[in-house]
Amino acid sequence: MSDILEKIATYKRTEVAERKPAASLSALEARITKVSAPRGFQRALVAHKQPHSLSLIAEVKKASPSKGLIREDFEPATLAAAYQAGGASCLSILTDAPSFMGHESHFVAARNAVTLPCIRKEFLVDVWQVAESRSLGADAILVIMAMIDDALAADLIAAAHAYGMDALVEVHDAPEMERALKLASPLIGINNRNLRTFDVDLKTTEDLSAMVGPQHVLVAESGIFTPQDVARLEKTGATAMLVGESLMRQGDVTQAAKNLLTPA
Ligand SMILES: O=P(O)(O)OC[C@@H](O)[C@@H](O)c1c[nH]c2ccccc12
Repeated sequence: MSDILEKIATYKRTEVAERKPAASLSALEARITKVSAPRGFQRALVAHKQPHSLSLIAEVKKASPSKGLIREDFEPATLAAAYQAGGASCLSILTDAPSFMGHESHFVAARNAVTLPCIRKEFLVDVWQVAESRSLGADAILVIMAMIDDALAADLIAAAHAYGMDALVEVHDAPEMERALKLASPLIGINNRNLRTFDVDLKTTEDLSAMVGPQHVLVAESGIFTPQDVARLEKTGATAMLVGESLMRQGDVTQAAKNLLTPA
């Protein structure tokens, strides 16, 4: 595991251990009955795919370990509504505080401001977090293969599916892709960011996409800035793209999303 993932996994386990006593599984399940049903994350991505473009998962992200503070004026509900107006098919909202300045309240505020399906962008190291995610209203969860073993990945996916959520299984190299393809989720994300060097290279999606058949739904993640980037990724057979920084750095994120979605 890379140093950064090691560090995140360690504090995440501590966080979960501290939170669990305050919210038992039955307490979470009681909350789950009060949130609206899962909105069909994968379904929206597939339904909105246009011939010369990719469906957009627009990310609500204030900061990151590699870039520091990305956006000063940060109101999750306002950004979420602006992304929806700009044509996003789904949203991704960071809830990790130590590395991304995220928060659970950002997720809840963003999802309540839109009708789009929303993925909770969080580092999952315990199945309990899947119930927690659904109790916040999550429509999908992220399963990061670089951080966990196959058994935990399978458990997270099974729990997500049991709650009617989708699981985006994230890989960034060929061994992780091989592991991911044995799991029960059809939704695979290829992260163009190298988690050791933080370098981004769209070639990662081009290379790894060749391992994926038509029974999977592919999402290209990270480092996507221009309609030319989108055109390049569309050729890999990807259905969707996950974009954060390039949108968050622009004042008008509605226009930014529209520009990115306009074929080159
Ligand atoms: O800001 P970018 O380069 O457009 O990337 C978005 C998204 O892919 C990135 O935030 C991300 C991909 N996988 C993650 C896992 C955890 C936290 C963040 C991420």
